[in-house]
Amino acid sequence: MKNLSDLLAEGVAGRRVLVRADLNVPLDGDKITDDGRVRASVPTIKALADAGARVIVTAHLGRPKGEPDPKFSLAPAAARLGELLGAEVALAGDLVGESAKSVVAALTDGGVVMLENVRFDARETSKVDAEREALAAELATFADVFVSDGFGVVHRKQASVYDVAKKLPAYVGGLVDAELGVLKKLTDDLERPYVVVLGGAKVSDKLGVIANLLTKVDRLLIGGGMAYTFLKAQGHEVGTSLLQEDQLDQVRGFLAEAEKRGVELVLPVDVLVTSEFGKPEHDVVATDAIPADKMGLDIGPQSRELFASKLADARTVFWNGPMGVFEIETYAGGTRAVAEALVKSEAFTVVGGGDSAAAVRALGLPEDGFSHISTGGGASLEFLEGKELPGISVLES
Ligand SMILES: Nc1ncnc2c1ncn2[C@@H]1O[C@H](COP(=O)(O)OP(=O)(O)OP(=O)(O)O)[C@@H](O)[C@H]1O
Ligand SMILES: O=C(O)[C@H](O)COP(=O)(O)O
Repeated sequence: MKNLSDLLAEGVAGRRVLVRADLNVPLDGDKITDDGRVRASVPTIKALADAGARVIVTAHLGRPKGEPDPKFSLAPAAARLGELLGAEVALAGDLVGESAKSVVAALTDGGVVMLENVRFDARETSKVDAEREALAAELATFADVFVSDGFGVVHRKQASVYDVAKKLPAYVGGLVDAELGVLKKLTDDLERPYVVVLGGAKVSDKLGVIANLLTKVDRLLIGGGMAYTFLKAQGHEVGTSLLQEDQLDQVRGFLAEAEKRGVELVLPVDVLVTSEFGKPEHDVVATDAIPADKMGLDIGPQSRELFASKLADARTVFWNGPMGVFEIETYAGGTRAVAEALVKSEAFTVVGGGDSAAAVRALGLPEDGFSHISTGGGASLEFLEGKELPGISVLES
């Protein structure tokens, strides 16, 4: 796999370099609430621009429905990237249309431009190879080489991550290289007890990794939106909480498998429930007493203590997914408890995921209190599973 240093050594002055970054940042309206992913993308882009490349950044934001939607514009990310680079980053009004063509044509050596949200084109995430390849071919016309630097998205077989790497000479970017280097420590002779903490909201995406994690971990702590499918599988009512009804059987299988393997699977014993998403008024209830008309938005005080105690003797910890809706102060306590337990811990601790990393910063915890804060949530989980990451294997082939 050729990397950024190889590309810089070959020389990039005057060459057009398409960089796939992960700029999927949390927003409040058009304000970025955590710019971690933008900051993480700067070193590679800056190194290329400083070496005289003409840099074209492509990225996604959120999950728009395959057509332009101003709510998901990359404008805030382009503006922030410009601030961090100290130079304007022009944002094309489209992805591969007339605006993109003229913005790219106007690029000068050392300049950086950005294409609009790549998921505004339905072909980006299409399951039909030919559709993705067609978009990749259009993106490839803009550049001479491709640099894959969006670590958070390398687990997606998408046009701007996977297919485009087959259309241009492709290199792994500095961020992806560094992330892979650190995460390897979690797959090669790690110290035990090894504890994984899972939470968050992308439940259907991430349930899949559990089968494999059960073969590797000593303890699995499950909170956040992920917990309710487990609680339901154990026979508890979960009210209107986030639930993956169609995966209940699979989850029952995980519970049985954990028992068989002697993996300690720890679920919340109490939760904060409310009647409407985000409403601060709440009750604390035991997980076997969730009212039918209430939803759980954070793990409760007893669960926080329980989770912290299960982290205390860990030697290696990987954490993805907040324990609750941490964006609302009332429901941030569970996430804070887990984060604080990790900061206190002597273990090798890795936090992964856009929102998980944002939570650590939003709660004011020191970033150096963790061994590594990864920009990828789903991506790092799939890496830990030992699964092939399409965005990486395509660079190796
Ligand atoms: N009980 C819950 N109900 C609903 N949403 C929840 C709950 N607990 C946490 N969340 C939400 O989960 C979201 C984060 O989940 P997500 O799985 O996207 O994590 P992540 O760290 O961003 O990982 P990735 O990088 O893979 O997206 C937060 O916005 C948080 O509010
Ligand atoms: O937030 C993430 O995990 C990445 O940006 C990937 O986003 P996705 O889960 O919508 O593909």
